[in-house]
Amino acid sequence: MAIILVRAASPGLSAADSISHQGTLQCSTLLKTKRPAARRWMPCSLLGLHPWEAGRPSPAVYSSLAVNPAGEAVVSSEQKVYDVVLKQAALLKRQLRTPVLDARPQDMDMPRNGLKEAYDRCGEICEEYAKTFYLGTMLMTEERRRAIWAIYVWCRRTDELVDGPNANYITPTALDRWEKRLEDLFTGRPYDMLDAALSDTISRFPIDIQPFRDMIEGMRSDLRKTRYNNFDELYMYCYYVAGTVGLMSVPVMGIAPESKATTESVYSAALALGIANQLTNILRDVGEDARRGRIYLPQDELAQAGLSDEDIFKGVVTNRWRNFMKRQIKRARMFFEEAERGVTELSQASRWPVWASLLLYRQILDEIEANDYNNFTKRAYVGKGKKLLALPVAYGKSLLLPCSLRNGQT
Ligand SMILES: CC(C)=CCC/C(C)=C/CC/C(C)=C/CC/C(C)=C/[C@@H]1[C@@H](COP(=O)(O)OP(=O)(O)O)[C@]1(C)CC/C=C(\C)CC/C=C(\C)CCC=C(C)C
Ligand SMILES: [Mn+2]
Repeated sequence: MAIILVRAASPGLSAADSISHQGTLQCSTLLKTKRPAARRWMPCSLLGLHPWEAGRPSPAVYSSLAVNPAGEAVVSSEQKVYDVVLKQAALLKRQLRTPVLDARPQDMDMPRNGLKEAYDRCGEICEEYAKTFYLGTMLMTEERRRAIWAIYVWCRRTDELVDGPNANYITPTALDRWEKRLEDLFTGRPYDMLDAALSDTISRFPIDIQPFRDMIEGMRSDLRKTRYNNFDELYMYCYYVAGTVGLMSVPVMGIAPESKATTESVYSAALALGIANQLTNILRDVGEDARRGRIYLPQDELAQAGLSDEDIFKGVVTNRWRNFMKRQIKRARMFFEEAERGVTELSQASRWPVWASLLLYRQILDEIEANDYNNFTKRAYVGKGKKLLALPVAYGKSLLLPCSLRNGQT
């Protein structure tokens, strides 16, 4: 039975969100989930390439090496990220996590309601900061809901370090300290009750530390990088800050026992959902990000469209801008399509919330179109009515047989 020590106050959200009292939490032992050996699965989208832009190949077929203008072999971001996906899938299949860092014996108990209070606080933060995700989690089982809340809060605090009120004071050293805290909570030594909820979550689900480390790397990137030369660079950033969320979430969402999908393919779909969400987020926030001096859109694609940073700072919707945005939206939708094939492979109890989250976030793209691509001064959002309408649609989709069964693929 692992016990964890709760220590000092913590950065991130408001001071009220961190507690300074000492305390420990009782953690249950790691739950083991059994599933049949993964069988061969070719996702529908992998049966035929759907090229976009410069003909993006699907992971299973792209060459692992590309060549840069200087003729040097370079490994694409997609290949680097796919290697992470393969590792995460292998860990989940073996139900192992990377060796736990030097776990130390803990010597205190925290009242059981301390853990409940910790998770409840996570739920309040999730509800306050992300109503769409919170709505999705309300469709989950209690244990999964709490686990996603704990993951959400850690992700939000991590994002707030570079996007929040104290962002101007954050330094790479502070991010290093945040990573050290992450290692501590992964070894059952959280600093506050919000970390303690995640500590408890990783003791219940086979979640690996790597995606969390990579999200912190994404925040380091935000500290030093305000332009992206091409989609390869942007893809890596989207992996860091959002694809990682997908990888964190799969062990909690669970894969349906009847699924014939390979674990790798489900992780690829989770990654795709994160990438799709982040691309959508970037397209939604063009004006807002530009006012903070950040342009995430690939510089080479802007130039090919006859556009420049100045056009973005000017914020005038021209036909060049409309055509550029149409291609960007098309690419984001292709990542949503890739994600859709994986949602059907999740455990039944997780499909509805993930479908709901996917449909709602994707609708932001529709709203950008409805705004005539004015994402400079208009923030696209999905109204309450459309949000509620998406729920029964998501529920209907959650009843579909897993794609791997429908295609009779083995
Ligand atoms: C029900 C459900 C999908 C829950 C996931 C909730 C969760 C853990 C979200 C974490 C989000 C977060 C705060 C990440 C930190 C970095 C960041 C801000 C990422 C951007 C999110 C949107 O934030 P927001 O809209 O608040 O943007 P602003 O900060 O206001 O600009 C991102 C766009 C990334 C979000 C990524 C996901 C939600 C990926 C979820 C993927 C899965 C759950 C995998 C599902 C499995 C399969 C097989 C498809
Ligand atoms: Mn944003």
